[in-house]
Amino acid sequence: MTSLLHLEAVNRDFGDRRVLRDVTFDVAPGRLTGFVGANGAGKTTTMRIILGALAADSGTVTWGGAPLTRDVRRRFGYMPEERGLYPKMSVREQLVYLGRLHGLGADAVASNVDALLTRLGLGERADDTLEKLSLGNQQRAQIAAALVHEPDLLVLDEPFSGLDPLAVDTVLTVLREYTERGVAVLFSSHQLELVERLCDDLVIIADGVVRAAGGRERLRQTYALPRYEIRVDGDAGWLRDQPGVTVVDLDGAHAVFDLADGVDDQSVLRAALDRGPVRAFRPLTPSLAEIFREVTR
Ligand SMILES: Nc1ncnc2c1ncn2[C@@H]1O[C@H](COP(=O)(O)OP(=O)(O)OP(=O)(O)O)[C@@H](O)[C@H]1O
Repeated sequence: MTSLLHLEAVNRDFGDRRVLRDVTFDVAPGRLTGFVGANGAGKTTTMRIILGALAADSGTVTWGGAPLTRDVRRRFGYMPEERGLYPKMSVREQLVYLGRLHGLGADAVASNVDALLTRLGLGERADDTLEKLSLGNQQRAQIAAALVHEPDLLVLDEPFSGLDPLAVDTVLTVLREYTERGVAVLFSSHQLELVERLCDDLVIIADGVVRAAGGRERLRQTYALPRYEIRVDGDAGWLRDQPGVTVVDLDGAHAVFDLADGVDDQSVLRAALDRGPVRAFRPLTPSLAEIFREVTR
C-alpha cells in the first residue's frame, strides 16, 4: 500500500543563501505531481532531501505520517539529474544489479527487467551497453532504473528532457500504469506545456518558495481571471464602450475581454444578443504558463 508523502516547512541553506524556505506540499498516491520552477528555483534540492541524499536544516518529510527511515526510502525510486548508469555496462545487467541491490530476488528482478524494457521500447537493446544507445534511449534506461524495484514513490528529475514526442508518450503511459496501481509520482520539469498535459497535481516553486500547490483544475479556477471570449457575426468593436469591459484582443467579429469586479457576464451576453447572433461566448481558463507567470512575478 502506498502512502502520502508530505513535506512540512522544509528549509535549506547553502552558505549564507537560503535555497528552500518553508517548502510544504504533498505528493499523493495514485497521482502524477509536476514540480515546476525556473533554473535554480530549488527543485533538485527538494528532491535530494526527499531521497535523503541531502539533509534539511529544518522541517520534516513524512511518508504516511511517519518520518522517513532507510527502509522506507528503499521503497522509493529516483532518477537523479546527474544520470547514474554506467556507460560501459549492458542495460539489462545494470538493471538486474540495481534490482538486486534493492533487495529483490533473482526471479522477480529478471521478470521486472524484461517487462520494463519491453514497455519502454528497449527490448531489442537490452544487451547493448548504455553508451551505444541514442540519448533518448539512454534516458528511457535511466527511467527503467528508477522503476526496477517496483517503488511506492517515484521521484524523477527532468525525466522528459531530451525525449522526442513519441518517447514522451511511451514514458507517460508507463508512469500512468504506475499511478493507476497507487504509486505516488513527483517529477520536475521546466516544460510547462508538458506538465499541463500530464499532471494531476502541481507544485510551483520560485526562489525556494512554493508559490502554488494543488490539483491542476483547482489551480486553474483559483487563478482564473474574469476573462471571456466572444464571437459575433458583425464587428465586436462596440464592446469597447460596454461598462466594466476591458477589451484585451479584438479581431473583427472575435474578441477577448476582461470583466471588472461585480459585472455580470450575462449582461454582456445580452448586449451582444441585442445586436445580432452570438456564435461563441465562454469564460477562458488560464494556461499553466499564465498561472506560472502570475504566481512567480
Ligand atoms: N551543493 C550546493 N552548494 C551550493 N549551492 C547549491 C548547491 N546545490 C544547489 N545549490 C544552489 O541552490 C539553488 C537551487 O538549486 P536546485 O538545483 O535545487 O534548483 P533547480 O530548481 O533544480 O534548478 P535546475 O532546473 O537548474 O536544476 C541554486 O541557486 C543552486 O545554485
